[in-house]
Amino acid sequence: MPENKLIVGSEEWCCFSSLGIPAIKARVDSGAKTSSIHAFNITSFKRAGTTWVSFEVHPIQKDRRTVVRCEAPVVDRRAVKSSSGDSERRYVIKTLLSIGGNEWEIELTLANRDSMGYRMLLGREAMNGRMLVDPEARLNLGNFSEADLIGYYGTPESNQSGLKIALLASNPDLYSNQRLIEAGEERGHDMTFLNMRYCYMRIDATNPEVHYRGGTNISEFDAVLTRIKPSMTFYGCALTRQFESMNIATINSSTAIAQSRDKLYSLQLLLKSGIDIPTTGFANSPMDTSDLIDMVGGAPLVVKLLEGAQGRGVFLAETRKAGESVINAFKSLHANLLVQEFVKEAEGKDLRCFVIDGKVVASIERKAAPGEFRANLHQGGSASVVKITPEEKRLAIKAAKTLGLSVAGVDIIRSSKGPLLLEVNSSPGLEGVESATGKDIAGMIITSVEKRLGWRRELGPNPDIVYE
Ligand SMILES: Nc1ncnc2c1ncn2[C@@H]1O[C@H](COP(=O)(O)OP(=O)(O)OP(=O)(O)O)[C@@H](O)[C@H]1O
Ligand SMILES: [Mg+2]
Ligand SMILES: [Mg+2]
Repeated sequence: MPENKLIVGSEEWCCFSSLGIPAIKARVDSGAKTSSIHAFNITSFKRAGTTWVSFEVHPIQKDRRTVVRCEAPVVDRRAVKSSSGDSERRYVIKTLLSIGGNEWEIELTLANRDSMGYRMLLGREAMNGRMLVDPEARLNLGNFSEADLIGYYGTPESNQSGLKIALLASNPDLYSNQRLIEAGEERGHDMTFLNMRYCYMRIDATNPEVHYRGGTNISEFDAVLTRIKPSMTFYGCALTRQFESMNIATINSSTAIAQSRDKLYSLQLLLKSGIDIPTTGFANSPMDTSDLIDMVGGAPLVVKLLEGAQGRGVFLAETRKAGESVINAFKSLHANLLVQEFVKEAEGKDLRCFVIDGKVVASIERKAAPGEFRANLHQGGSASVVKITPEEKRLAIKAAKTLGLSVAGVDIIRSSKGPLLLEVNSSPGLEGVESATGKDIAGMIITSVEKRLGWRRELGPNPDIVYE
């Protein structure tokens, strides 16, 4: 038995003095190769020619108000398989670990989730040659009391309180909604999920209010994040407008959501600002079907219901005959539709560019399932990270700006004539883009709210701490 090795239990306290973290409890996990720490608000930057990363950590379990901002040089960006099987690119840093009176340098990946409720995992690479695990034991190397932790980090209550942010949506279990709540809480905000169906309002010039099921007045928010599903557009926009009339910041604005939800109107607005789209026709009378098809260059052509989403209202008519029947069938149901030139050369692929405050923060390429031309993830499409051209970037930014959306999912199709705009979504889903890119898009949306309200967190390690 090597006498110079530390015997550790299943969980131990670690100290990272160069990160400003005097105490963080790690799950000892020899099944994991590398060690990881749960980090958020991650941004990379250059310092003296090298790449650094700045990130935040909640050092204490189950406490999201205590935050430490850390900086470290980046040693790598590595693809990591997440539990869902998707691969994510994560930053890797090197930092000095102090544990049980010993110190050595270890690699830490910045993970975007905590693992089994622990803020960090100590993997076998960090333990090699230095530690032995006694799985029956825990806190073999000592423990910190609550008072010790308060001495290091202050009380959760003494830490600056956040904004009051509402998420106005329909389904609290959706990935995107869960992530927004999580990202807001991580940054210390008070997050409330509002089911828009349970909201009702008093339309009043001097004292407008919104009430919630049971009669509670819910007019006290700093900001409202809106995630409106297509079938709730009308009521969702009315509620958003009501919050706006109460001087509450909204993401996105009611006007922007309303106009982007109207496919035809938004295409007209986009064309007016010089954005190219596939040739598109729109008509109301069944008499004109044939000429309508000629207008977009004949078959094959795409037919879209104006009130569709996730690819459900989009059809490909391979022949003129098929096109005529689809169009006439929809017209007899009095559905509004548009017809569009089929961009065959895109080969079932399209780009989803995620725009926040006039910047493309992430882009993915979506590829349709075999035998399918719609690239929507809900239609079985798959997503991968893609590098977009400067022209595509400009197009995405301009489209979001034209429709007045501060958060937008801009869909672009690559045609032989160059990139063409397909549509702009005001409540773009986060799951596909976050899992393909590993980026904390929900966090970026919260940061955008903070910026809009001029809110800044006071951060930094406690200057009185002496690291031992
Ligand atoms: N003119 C076209 N030519 C070729 N493919 C197209 C065309 N229009 C749409 N598609 C494919 O069909 C998919 C769905 O179309 P579109 O984005 O217009 O509809 P949607 O139902 O609003 O989808 P979303 O869920 O993005 O709101 C696109 O992502 C693209 O892959
Ligand atoms: Mg859409
Ligand atoms: Mg789309």
